[in-house]
Amino acid sequence: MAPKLDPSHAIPSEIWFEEIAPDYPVIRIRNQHATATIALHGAHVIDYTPSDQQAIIFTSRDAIYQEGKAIRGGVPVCWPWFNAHPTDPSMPSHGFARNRFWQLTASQSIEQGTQIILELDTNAIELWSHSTKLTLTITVGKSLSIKLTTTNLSEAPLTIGGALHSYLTVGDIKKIQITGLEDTNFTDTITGKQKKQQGAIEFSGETDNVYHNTDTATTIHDPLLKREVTVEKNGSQSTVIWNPWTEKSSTLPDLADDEFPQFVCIEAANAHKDLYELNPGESHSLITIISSRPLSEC
Ligand SMILES: O=P(O)(O)OC[C@H]1O[C@@H](O)[C@H](O)[C@@H](O)[C@@H]1O
Repeated sequence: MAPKLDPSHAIPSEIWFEEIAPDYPVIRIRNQHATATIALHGAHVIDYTPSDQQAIIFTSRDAIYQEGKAIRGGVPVCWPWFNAHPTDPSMPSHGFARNRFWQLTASQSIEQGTQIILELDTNAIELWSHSTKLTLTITVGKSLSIKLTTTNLSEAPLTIGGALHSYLTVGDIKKIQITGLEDTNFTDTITGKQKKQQGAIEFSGETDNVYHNTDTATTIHDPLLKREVTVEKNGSQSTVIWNPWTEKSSTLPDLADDEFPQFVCIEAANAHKDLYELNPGESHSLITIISSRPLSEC
């Protein structure tokens, strides 16, 4: 059941609330820099569109807006693990934070744009025995900034992974290049092989790569949309690049078959062995900052 939104968190003509499906509220944001939509379910950014530009974030037209179901597209908050659970296959893919309603706890206008803070009550989650505080701070401005902070409130150390799994709109996956990961070692999840990236990333089939020890920004060069989209990050040791292509798309009921050319996922992640250990009382923040500029300015 969706938690009640506190009307005092609305700001006239800047932050307001709507339902995009029954009992499925979203937060709408509009300011001089951009518009955005954030679902309370999963604290999931489902749209971010800077003024005078096409949408940066891709969300499938077949996405399912239903409690307990992850939204296909947007920026899923994958926590506290990335992809399959390391030991228990019965656990949900990418953790449970994207499958629950979060609470909106604060909102404000700041110099950079509009900021909101959402919180997930992890104590109420039966799959999770640790005591943690989990907050997501979203800033909508010239760039989209998302910060996921975990605090270990228990007496024992806690190991966490996860990802801010952004789906980014592109003109045509076959025409883009991604730079920033040249000469980086990666795990090819499809074959299980360890590889090294030669040159820029280009796409000609299903791609599911986990790049390790990455602390650099990654940039999409998009000749059709005539722009570069840059994903900066912090507190993230892995970068995941994913596109399902044709066959895998046909197994995803919440992604239309013709949609795979329209997006690429660049994920600020902590995957495989790239995890964080938090001692009691310690916090960790995973941050992604997404921005774009027209090719004419590059
Ligand atoms: O279908 P899901 O659970 O949202 O996952 C989508 C993809 O997410 C990516 O992060 C993984 O690298 C892929 O292996 C996975 O298929």
